[in-house]
Amino acid sequence: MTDFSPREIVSELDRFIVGQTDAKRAVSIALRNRWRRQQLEGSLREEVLPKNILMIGPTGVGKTEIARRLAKLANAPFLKVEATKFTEVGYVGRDVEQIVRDLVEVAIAQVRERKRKDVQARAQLAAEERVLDALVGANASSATRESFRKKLRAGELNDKEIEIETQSSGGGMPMFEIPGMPGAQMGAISIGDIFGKLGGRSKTRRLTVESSHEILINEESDKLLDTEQLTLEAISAVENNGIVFLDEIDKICARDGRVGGDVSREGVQRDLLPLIEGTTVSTKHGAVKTDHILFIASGAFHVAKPSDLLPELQGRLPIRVELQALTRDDMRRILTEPEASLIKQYVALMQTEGVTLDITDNAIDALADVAVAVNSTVENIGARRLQTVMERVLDEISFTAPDRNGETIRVDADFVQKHVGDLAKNADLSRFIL
Ligand SMILES: Nc1ncnc2c1ncn2[C@@H]1O[C@H](COP(=O)(O)OP(=O)(O)OP(=O)(O)O)[C@@H](O)[C@H]1O
Repeated sequence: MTDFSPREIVSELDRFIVGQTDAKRAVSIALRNRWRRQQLEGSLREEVLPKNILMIGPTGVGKTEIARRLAKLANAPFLKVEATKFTEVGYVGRDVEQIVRDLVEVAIAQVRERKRKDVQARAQLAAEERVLDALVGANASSATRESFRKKLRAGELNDKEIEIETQSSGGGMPMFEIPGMPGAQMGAISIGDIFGKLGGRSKTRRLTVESSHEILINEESDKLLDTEQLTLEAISAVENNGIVFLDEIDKICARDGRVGGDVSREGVQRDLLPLIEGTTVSTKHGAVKTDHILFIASGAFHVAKPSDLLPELQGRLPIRVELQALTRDDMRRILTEPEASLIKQYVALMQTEGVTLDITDNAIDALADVAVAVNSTVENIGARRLQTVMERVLDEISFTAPDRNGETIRVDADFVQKHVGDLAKNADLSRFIL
């Protein structure tokens, strides 16, 4: 949970996402409201429900990115699901509860990662003992052991091979789901757990000292972690902090009921409703209340309109924000401004080969122009177009970079034109390539 003010949250999001101020504002208020709720005492705290958000806007303009960055900022368990997934053949009503189960798994991984850091020092020592056991045997004299310890710490034994016994993670029993009985896979997992506990899941591996390091530290930290406490914390994180991003919600608007083998779209909305209104879902880690999970639904709403959603669902998504289609200037900014912008990524990647990319301002103009042109002639896929265009422009450099160590390559408007200009003008060709 972060105690950033809405203004601070927006400016954090500004580091990664260009424009879309309304959406940033809406999510920042939603996040702050969670913090406010946590400050409340007693029964009032239970009464305050999140104001879920409906993001409306074309594809590739930053909807998912805003939600994802928000979750990262808040250290919140986050899950993105396509609503249309539940209309596919083979899905039945209760499957939507899988969303919550998956979110719990995300939270457990997150909490484990955080807690591993707390026990890292102790885990490090325990891991060292295991490496020493493998190197000199458990019965070696303490003098030998200490001399090896010294060498180990100095990194002199990094390349030496050792044999260690590791727990194979999760492998054991395959998970399966019984058609028509979504909850049934839980049984399979617990059988797997039981077999796991009976032993027989560890295996001996041959590794260098260096590569065994991370595996051993993770294993030793997991031994030090209190799994029960970890699960409780993860469930609490989901219940109070969880964020679910429901993409393509417009595609489950009721139009024609049952199509082929699809579960009716309205049916999916009805299934989703209890989750959003607040229900208790049983997971293999325990019951999870969904009342305070924040749902951010999103869709382009080209054909269906938000008013085509079930009235109850509309009521549960009270905050509406529209995201704008990206202009040429936005494209330009997306290429350069965000902290890990595409340009910065490519420059850094080429640097690893000893090649310096000098991308001029007019090259960036040209890239933005091409992206806008192809978006308008072929299909508007928003900022995602920049990736295909960039990849094409830098294709040759990417391929030959290892042979050009030490060179500085200048990429200007002419360079961009030469590599994609003709393609961009030819709609048929760009359909396949850009
Ligand atoms: N406004 C923006 N600023 C920076 N990057 C952006 C912006 N819009 C999109 N992008 C980049 O484009 C890619 C696609 O964006 P995103 O996943 O957010 O699309 P979306 O709007 O959720 O579309 P969809 O509904 O199809 O998933 C991401 O890699 C994202 O970083």
